[in-house]
Amino acid sequence: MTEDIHVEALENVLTEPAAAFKHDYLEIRDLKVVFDGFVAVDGVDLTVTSGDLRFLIGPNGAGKTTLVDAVTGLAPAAGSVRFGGVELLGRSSHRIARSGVGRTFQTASVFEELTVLQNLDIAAGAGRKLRTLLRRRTSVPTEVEAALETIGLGKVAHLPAGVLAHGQKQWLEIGMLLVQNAHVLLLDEPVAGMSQAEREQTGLLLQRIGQQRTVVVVEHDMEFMRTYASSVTVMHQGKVLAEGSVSEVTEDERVIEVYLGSRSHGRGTAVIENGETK
Ligand SMILES: Nc1ncnc2c1ncn2[C@@H]1O[C@H](COP(=O)(O)OP(=O)(O)OP(=O)(O)O)[C@@H](O)[C@H]1O
Repeated sequence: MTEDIHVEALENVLTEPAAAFKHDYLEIRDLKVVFDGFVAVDGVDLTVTSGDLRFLIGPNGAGKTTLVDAVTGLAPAAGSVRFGGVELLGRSSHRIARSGVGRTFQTASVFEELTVLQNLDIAAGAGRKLRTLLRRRTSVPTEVEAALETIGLGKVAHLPAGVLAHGQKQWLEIGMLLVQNAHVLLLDEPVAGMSQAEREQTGLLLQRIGQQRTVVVVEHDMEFMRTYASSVTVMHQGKVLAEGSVSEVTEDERVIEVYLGSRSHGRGTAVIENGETK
């Protein structure tokens, strides 16, 4: 009987590639970032598995972006950041990106004069010559085609990225991470400045991507967080203040006191009525 169960589990892993990624998780231990004596990230432990759409929230200056910078090699840090068992701290940002860890910034950083397709092609084509990348293609590589479909920009593939709507630029950036084969995506305020319709599309996109990849979303939009997060980590003054499901953290008195009860979280107001956080 026991043997039968093991065989079945093994078959599931072999036939379902997504299952294999479950073992690739982001593991942050005792992360510390100090700027000229100021401790911006102070001994953070964080574990995020694939299939878990994790939101990282907290007041301004809590250390959220600095944590993402440290994980992606843009801020000097002490401690440990491992993905798939590989230590990332101490590696250059390029090597970290090649290890499958990608991020977006608060302001989209796509090549505005190049088409959507060219942007994706460049992201996918590390190692190819620039002239080859810019040449109009007769066929679209499979991974680029798949990313175009996932981010829903197939119809505008040949338009310059500069003419895209704000939301579409963010989706293009996410697509660029997908074609780079990023298995960990760290997204810094992806829905800032988006319309309600764009927010909804972004939420659904993140849920789709999050099924097979490890996604961490830094956000101030609490309405967006409530709708799409599968788990939440709250940072305050460089430390993890609370962690759990959306209801666990939104009902946590400490979180209400330092963040949700205040107005320091931008859009998606968290008004407290009858002791309930809305
Ligand atoms: N390069 C730097 N040099 C010095 N201090 C910095 C640097 N980068 C960030 N800080 C400080 O570290 C603290 C954490 O900043 P960080 O941007 O990580 O916060 P945050 O939680 O992302 O805030 P926000 O929600 O406003 O983006 C802040 O006090 C900030 O001023």
